Amino acid sequence: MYKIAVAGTGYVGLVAGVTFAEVGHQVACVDIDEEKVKVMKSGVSPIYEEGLEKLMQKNYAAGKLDYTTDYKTAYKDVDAIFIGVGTPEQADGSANLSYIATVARQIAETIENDCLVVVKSTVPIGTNDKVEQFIQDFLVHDVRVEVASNPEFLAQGSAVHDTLHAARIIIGAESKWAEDRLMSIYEPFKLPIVSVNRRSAEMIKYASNDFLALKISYMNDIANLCELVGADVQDVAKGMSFDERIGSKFLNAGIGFGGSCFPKDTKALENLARQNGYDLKTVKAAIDVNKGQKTLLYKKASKRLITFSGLKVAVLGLTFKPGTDDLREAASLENIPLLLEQGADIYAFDPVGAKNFEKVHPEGPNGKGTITYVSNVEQALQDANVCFVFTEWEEVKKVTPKKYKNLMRTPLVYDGRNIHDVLEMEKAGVEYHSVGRPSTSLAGKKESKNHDFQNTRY
Ligand SMILES: NC(=O)c1ccc[n+]([C@@H]2O[C@H](COP(=O)([O-])OP(=O)(O)OC[C@H]3O[C@@H](n4cnc5c(N)ncnc54)[C@H](O)[C@@H]3O)[C@@H](O)[C@H]2O)c1
Ligand SMILES: O=c1ccn([C@@H]2O[C@H](COP(=O)(O)OP(=O)(O)O[C@H]3O[C@H](CO)[C@@H](O)[C@H](O)[C@H]3O)[C@@H](O)[C@H]2O)c(=O)[nH]1
Repeated sequence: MYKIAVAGTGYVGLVAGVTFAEVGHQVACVDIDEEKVKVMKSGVSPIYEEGLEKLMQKNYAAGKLDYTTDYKTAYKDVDAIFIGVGTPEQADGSANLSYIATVARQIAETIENDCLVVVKSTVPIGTNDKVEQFIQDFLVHDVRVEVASNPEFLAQGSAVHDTLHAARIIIGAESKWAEDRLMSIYEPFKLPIVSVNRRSAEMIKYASNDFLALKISYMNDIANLCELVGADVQDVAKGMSFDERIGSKFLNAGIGFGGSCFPKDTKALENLARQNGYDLKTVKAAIDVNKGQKTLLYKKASKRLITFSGLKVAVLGLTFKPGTDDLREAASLENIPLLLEQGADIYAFDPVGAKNFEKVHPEGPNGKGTITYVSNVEQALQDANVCFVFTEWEEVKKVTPKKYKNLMRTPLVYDGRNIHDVLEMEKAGVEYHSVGRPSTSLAGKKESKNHDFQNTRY
């Protein structure tokens, strides 16, 4: 059992802290946000993540987990401090490392024991060399301190599961002491560990995220071409997925990738390459394709309709993906202001994201348009002139073609996540637009007996 402190209780820090406690360590989770700490102490998770609240309550009650703003007490005599604070995007695309620097300074001024500092946050290659030097420069007590890199790969919406069943733990250490300590902290997880040097560990995180982003942008590029030449990108993805070298995941075309990671991590690596005099063309292309993809359906709908002014627009899904209440870089954030600007009356449904959306968009810009948050898809669709699907929540996937047809004033649907069957929608009399899947007449598609095949997402 190790005594551990975790700096930052966002998606990464909180889930790390809670799962460390779950496997037997003694954990103090530190955050600067007093309100958050109060909420966590009361047994409530500040973020929506399946299974997290239960583990928080269990380990807090067992005395293995605590929350505090008092970093001095929390860091003073622990074996390891994990840093999980944000590294958000700056105007030029580079990562903002000021939160990391603040924690590093706090650690240097506080620790009274030999301590391993472990950076879980996503940081540009070489950052942890500087963090170690920075801590040593400001160190108050004569103790051994080293910095290791341990990037995090959890996805939001499945954060607890991803942590307890991670495909691999990446350890980037520069000494045997640091490597051994980190390995034995992770020993109870019984997961594959890949131990490399610190800079390689930092690069593994960016290279992995950017590869996945590239995969999505590639499929979106192919989808846009599919539409022009009468092919169906979902069938194309299905056909590709049988090749084990390609795999079946992250081939879903749609209105682009959002979230707190892919958009910023593609830009940060591209920026780092540029600073090193290298033109990272593939990642640049992924960023570029994604930019165009986000408002693709809005642009299509704008061409199809004279105006959105005075139209009832149903919006299904606000978050950047299902399973989370996070809105960072969500397609809704780009499209809804455009619709409001045009004077649309939006009825938005999202099972968990509406509250957060309301905080950032209390009303339409310049008093144009309106936005009403409703508690089910039926309320959003009732008498709507047009519907946009931005997030593939289960509740949205379950909407039948008949429901669109019967509830909407004019059954015109723009599906940014390709969740419905083209043929079924058209048969029900819905005018259905998705991404990379032309209408059945254009594709010349015959009714397929194998509907499971068509509905499977890859
Ligand atoms: N969100 C993800 O799914 C995910 C997955 C893998 C990696 N990452 C990376 O992990 C890092 C954190 O991401 P996140 O989404 O968890 O961030 P977040 O914004 O959700 O949480 C960061 C937390 O740190 C706190 N904080 C700021 N300064 C602090 C300080 N001095 N001491 C203690 N707490 C402080 C903030 O109050 C906040 O609660 C980023 O680098 C991100 O790229 C995120
Ligand atoms: O085939 C696909 C898969 C995903 N997406 C979109 O891509 C974005 C990101 O999705 P996902 O990767 O599932 O969510 P994140 O929680 O952002 O997780 C990513 O970013 C994290 C932060 O770095 C990493 O730890 C994870 O491994 C990595 O999957 C979302 O907008 C999805 O809609 C697609 O458009 N098509």
